[in-house]
Amino acid sequence: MSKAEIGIIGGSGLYAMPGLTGVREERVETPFGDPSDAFILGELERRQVAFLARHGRGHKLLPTELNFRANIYAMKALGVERILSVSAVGSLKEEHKPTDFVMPDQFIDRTFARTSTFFGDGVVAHVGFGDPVCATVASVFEKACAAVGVVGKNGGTYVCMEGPQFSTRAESNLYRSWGADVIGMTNLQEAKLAREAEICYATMAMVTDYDCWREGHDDVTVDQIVAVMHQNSENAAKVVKAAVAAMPKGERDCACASALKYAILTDRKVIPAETRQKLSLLLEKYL
Ligand SMILES: CSC[C@H]1O[C@H](OP(=O)(O)O)[C@H](O)[C@@H]1O
Ligand SMILES: Nc1ncnc2[nH]cnc12
Repeated sequence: MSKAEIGIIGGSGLYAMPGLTGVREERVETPFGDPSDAFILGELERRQVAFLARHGRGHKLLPTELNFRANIYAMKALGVERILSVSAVGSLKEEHKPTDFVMPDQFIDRTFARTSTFFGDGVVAHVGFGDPVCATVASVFEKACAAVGVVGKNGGTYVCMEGPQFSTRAESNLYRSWGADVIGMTNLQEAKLAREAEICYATMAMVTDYDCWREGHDDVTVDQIVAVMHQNSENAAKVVKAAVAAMPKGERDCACASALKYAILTDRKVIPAETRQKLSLLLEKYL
C-alpha cells in the first residue's frame, strides 16, 4: 500500500518540513543502498507526504556522495508519484536576484562522478529527456509562489556541476554565454532517475548568490549563502505547503507516468533474473 503520494526533497537549508502532522520516521532499504537519511512521513494539507533531507539531517553528504538512485528508488517504493524538489542555486543572470525562486525546465550536465541511471546489468532502456521536468508540477510550484507572494519564475536552465568547489570565473562566464540561468550541484541526477522511475519531478531553485561572475561584487561564499538561505527556507516551506494543497489528485495525464513504455530495448528473454528482480518495482508492468 502507498505510504505517500507526494515526495519532498529538501536541499541546503531545508532539512525538515514544518507543519507535518502524524509524523513518523522510516528508513527505506533499496537494492541501490541507503538513501541520504530516514524519510519523514506525515500529513500536510490532508495529503500523505514523504520528506527527505537530500544531504541528510545536519548536512553530512557532499553532492558527489549523494546516493541519488537510493533516494529516488525509495520514493518509488513509498508510492510517491510526484516529487517537489527544493534547492539552493547561484544566479547566472542579473535578473535572478537572491531570494528569487526559479523553476528550471532545462538542464546542462557538468557532472562527471555520478551514476545517473537505474539500468545496466543486462537491461538497456533510454527514456526521453527533452522535457526533463514535469510541467504540471512546475506550474503548481509557480502558482504556489504567487499565492504566497514570492517571486517564482517558471522556466530557465539549471547548470548541474560536480562541486564541491564553486565554479571558476571562466566557467561561470561560459555558462552565462550559454544563456543558462542558475547553477547548482544536485538536481540533474534526481530529474533523470525520477523520469526512469516514472515519477513526476520539478525543482524550486532558490537563488542565494550571484556565483563569481558579477564584477564589483564579492564571489560566492558559504557564509553569504547561509545568510540568504534562512529567508529562502522560510519561504520555501510556505510555498511547498501551498503546492501540496494544490497538487492534482487522481490519475496523472502527463508523459512522466509512462516514460518507460517504449524505452526498454532489451529482449525480455535475455534480461537476467537478478536484474529483473532488482528492478521489478520499475519494470514489472512492462515485462
Ligand atoms: C550551500 S552551497 C552548495 C550546495 O547548495 C546546493 O545544494 P542543494 O541543491 O541540495 O540545495 C548545491 O547544489 C550544493 O550542494
Ligand atoms: N554559486 C553556486 N554554485 C553552485 N551551487 C550553488 N548553490 C548555491 N549557490 C551555488
